[in-house]
Amino acid sequence: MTFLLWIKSDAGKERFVLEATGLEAAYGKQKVLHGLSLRIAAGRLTALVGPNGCGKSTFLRAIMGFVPLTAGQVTLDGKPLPRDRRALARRIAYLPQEAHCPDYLTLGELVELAGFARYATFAGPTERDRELFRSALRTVGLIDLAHRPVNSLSGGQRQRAWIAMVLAQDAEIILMDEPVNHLDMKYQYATLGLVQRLTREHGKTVVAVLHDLNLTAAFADEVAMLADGRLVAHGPVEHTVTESNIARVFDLGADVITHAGRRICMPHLKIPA
Ligand SMILES: Nc1ncnc2c1ncn2[C@@H]1O[C@H](COP(=O)(O)OP(=O)(O)OP(=O)(O)O)[C@@H](O)[C@H]1O
Repeated sequence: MTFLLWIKSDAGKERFVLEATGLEAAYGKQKVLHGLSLRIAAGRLTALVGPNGCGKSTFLRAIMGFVPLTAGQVTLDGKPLPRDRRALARRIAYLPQEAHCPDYLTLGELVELAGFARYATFAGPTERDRELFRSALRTVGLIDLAHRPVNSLSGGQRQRAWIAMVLAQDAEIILMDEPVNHLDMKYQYATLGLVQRLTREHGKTVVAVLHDLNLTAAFADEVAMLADGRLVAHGPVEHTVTESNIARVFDLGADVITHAGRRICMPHLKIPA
């Protein structure tokens, strides 16, 4: 009996794969993160939302070690993050808000770069890697454009190319900074649907910066709301995407209704005097 109870309680226990504790970071004299603490649940899609300039990108960059911390720490499975970039890339894939690549690089070559952390020294991609690249391109609907230079693609196609690169990296944790920027409505839903499947069917952990609260409510398991470099609310959609939080975080009046089981936010339209 005790044994069965033990199994049950352990199975219900949440695993926090990434933990940020008391993060402080600054650009020169401008302090941007003010003691931000956030635990990221494994196998979930956590949406990071908040007003422009509140520190969402800085938080992701701080996790990747691109922004030095003046206080606090980030742990991965309870241990400090690997210092070695290849070791880090095997665990965490990161898609920045604005990604750039050299003019000559084709889409196929871009996606191949994603495997670098897995290749043995002086070795190229294996057949499994190549299948992963093709599958990533098929997933984002760009397999027929693999020969095209990335910089010849439209804004939305390019965004999907970067998403394919992140998928091809095959890391267990994926950090995405505004992944559905530039995408038309179909690909916004398709991309976040895909991200949701990655978490539910493949156990990936995803943290995505999103601006659209309706997309957030449709796809996120957890929502972390930031304001002024601090965590203001964190939890499932029904506890976070609320009229009072929208007012508090975005300084915006809105009605939040439930339609066909989904939360929908309708900001109040103010007619300028
Ligand atoms: N490289 C940088 N050098 C100096 N200041 C920066 C730099 N990057 C960001 N900042 C500043 O830090 C603050 C937080 O920026 P950050 O990009 O983290 O915000 P964000 O929440 O991601 O915003 P957005 O929603 O507009 O993308 C902003 O005031 C921004 O101007």
